[in-house]
Amino acid sequence: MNPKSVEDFLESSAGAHFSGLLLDESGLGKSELDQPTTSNAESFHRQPFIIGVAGGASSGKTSVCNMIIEQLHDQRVVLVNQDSFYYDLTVEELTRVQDYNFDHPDAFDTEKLLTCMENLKLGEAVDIPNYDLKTYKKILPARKVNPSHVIILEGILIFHDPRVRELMNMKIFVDTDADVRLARRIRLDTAEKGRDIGTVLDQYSKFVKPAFDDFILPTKKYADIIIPRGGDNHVAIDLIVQHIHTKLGQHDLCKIYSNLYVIQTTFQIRGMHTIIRDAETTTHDFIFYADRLIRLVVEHGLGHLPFKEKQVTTPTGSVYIGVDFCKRLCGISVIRSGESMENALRACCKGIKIGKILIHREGDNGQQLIYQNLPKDISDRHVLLLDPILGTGNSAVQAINLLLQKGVQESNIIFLNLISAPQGVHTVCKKFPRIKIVTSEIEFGLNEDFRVIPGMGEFGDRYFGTDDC
Ligand SMILES: O=P(O)(O)OC[C@H]1O[C@H](OP(=O)(O)OP(=O)(O)O)[C@H](O)[C@@H]1O
Ligand SMILES: O=c1cc[nH]c(=O)[nH]1
Repeated sequence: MNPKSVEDFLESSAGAHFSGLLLDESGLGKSELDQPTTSNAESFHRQPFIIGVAGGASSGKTSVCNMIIEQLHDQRVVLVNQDSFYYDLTVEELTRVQDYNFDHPDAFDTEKLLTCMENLKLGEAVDIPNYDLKTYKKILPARKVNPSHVIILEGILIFHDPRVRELMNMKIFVDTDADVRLARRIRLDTAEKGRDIGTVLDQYSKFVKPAFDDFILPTKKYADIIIPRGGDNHVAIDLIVQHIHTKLGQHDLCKIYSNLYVIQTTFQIRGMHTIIRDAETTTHDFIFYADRLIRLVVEHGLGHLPFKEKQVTTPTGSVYIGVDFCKRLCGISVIRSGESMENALRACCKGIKIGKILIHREGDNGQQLIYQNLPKDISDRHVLLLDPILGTGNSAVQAINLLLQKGVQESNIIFLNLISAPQGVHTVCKKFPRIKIVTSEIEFGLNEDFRVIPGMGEFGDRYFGTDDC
């Protein structure tokens, strides 16, 4: 444990702000004081990105949704259809089904839809009704939907209720020409559903068109993006997917602190994390995959160094306009876990000077500086501070304070982590708003022993093979 007591920790800004900031960001509106600090960390979950897709019947909403889902293949995406929330028809309504207006807002059980969506937002699995369009009734079993990174809510009137709109992070309106929509509907209802064209046209003029004009078209104004031509509009869909990727890549904390950089995840990166977090992983594999991840973090961190333009002539005699690396830099590792990052830094920056700091975590005030060996001219250098774990942030504060005392400019410090707890991020980013933190994953929080969770246990012991000692 780093701080002397829980009181010390709660006094630190990190502990006091963790719950408030994250929950408020999610729109749940809980105040900081509502939540106990450490248990909050455990209950934190990533908020889903909710996309609403509205538009007239046969406008191509389904194609748009399918294309988005296909392109977001590295994310867990779930599609929720407004049609699933149709009310069951009564016996009386069933006898005159041709007179029932399925395109009216009152045909949908919006309260039920809201409950399902709110639970999904809270990270809970939900049962989505399984509405049968042949019998006009819900049938069992319901569809079990697990919480996901992205939820797409699709339906003709999905923007009608302001409470549903309020849940959405992005609203898309698929705007397809009325003739095209009618032609598609005739084709679908006659060829696939076996209806005669007279019935289709009757229903169109009696319900579909008036509902479009009265209820659907007026919701177009709520859209953030209007897609002409639906699924045929590949350019619009590419742009939407790019935007969603950017948003998903940004952890909530990145929105709060512009000096926090979380490297863009991939299945490879998640796979490496899965191995190093597994308590069963051997020391050999732990080192191998931690090294791979550290290398990525180091490369990413180096990307934040300043550069100068440099032109070279290639073997073809052409000029290549490039950049020259920053020369005045050094690494400082926080003993001992930080030393695991030195090899990656040496492999990337030939001949780089590396200094060391040792901080004892159980001193007078939980943060005692024991040893330092820093380059003499450190104040002229950019410093890559190496420590794979950012927990409470107390060790980092101690290390950064020492660098500042030695004359290093705050904006010249890049702090490289493998994993970072939100508490540590708050502490460091608030106290040192000009340093940069580069990390590969943000954790849920800290447990009552101030260990990072889910974390990977004692990094130093696992990396240096001292976990059996
Ligand atoms: O943010 P904090 O709460 O201060 O915790 C982070 C510190 O804990 C780890 O070191 P540890 O004390 O486990 O020592 P080790 O590297 O020698 O194993 C880590 O390498 C950090 O230096
Ligand atoms: O979870 C933690 C916290 C500090 N240091 C570690 O190695 N792990």
